[in-house]
Amino acid sequence: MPELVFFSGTMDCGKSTLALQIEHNRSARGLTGMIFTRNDRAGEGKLSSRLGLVTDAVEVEDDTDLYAYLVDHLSQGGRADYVIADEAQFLTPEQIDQLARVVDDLELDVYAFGITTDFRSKLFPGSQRLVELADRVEVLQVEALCWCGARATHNARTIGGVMVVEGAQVVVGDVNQSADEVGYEVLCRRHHRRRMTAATARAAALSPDVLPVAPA
Ligand SMILES: Nc1ncnc2c1ncn2[C@@H]1O[C@H](COP(=O)(O)OP(=O)(O)O)[C@@H](O)[C@H]1O
Ligand SMILES: Cc1cn([C@H]2C[C@H](O)[C@@H](COP(=O)(O)O)O2)c(=O)[nH]c1=O
Repeated sequence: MPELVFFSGTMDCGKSTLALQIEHNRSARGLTGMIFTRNDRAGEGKLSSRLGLVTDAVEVEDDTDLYAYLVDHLSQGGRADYVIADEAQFLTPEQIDQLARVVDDLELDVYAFGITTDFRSKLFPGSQRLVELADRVEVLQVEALCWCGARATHNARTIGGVMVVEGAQVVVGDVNQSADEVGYEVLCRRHHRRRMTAATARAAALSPDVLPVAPA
């Protein structure tokens, strides 16, 4: 049975790499994938991984109907044996419904990859719909780590290494940005709640103890 699978995880945990591996393994066996993406850091119409691999993809816009796009493609003699959707958190809930219809009506496997929550630890609308509709939600096995060594479960947005909690939900960016740039850092829940990034933890460790000393 074809499936809608949501591969989720934090930023930088290998989602795009896995998408490219799935594409590679299937195309090596003569299958043809339809690859969708939105707002990849490598630019429009690209699916890229930090390992340096990149492939062409169809750039999805707000008004793209993914089901209609595939029906058009197939009816014009194009081929699609499976579908990959990277950066799926940026898809609209309607587009996730269209992907579910691709599975059910066109009988194609759909592999969607994305982060579940934003920098405020709120669900992206597209990811919420994927959790609601997917046949399976798979958490990636290669865990990204918080600076403290614990498994990273949350995405922080940073400016100059300091975590921010205000701003637009969508700001394309990367981890390990240099100071003053808007960037991202993956953290465990404890340090996300305390807004402690690697930079602020380092600064706190270097500063003198300012806590009042309780009388004996
Ligand atoms: N120089 C490197 N050597 C080995 N692995 C790397 C290197 N740079 C990145 N990676 C791996 O690539 C992962 C990020 O892959 P990517 O597919 O870009 O992540 P995602 O799509 O989840 O943001 C990192 O978690 C790490 O495992
Ligand atoms: C947390 C968060 C992330 N983003 C953006 C930043 C990146 O461009 C992508 C995630 O890409 P990755 O391949 O998973 O690293 O999402 C955002 O727009 N808003 C956020 O809150």
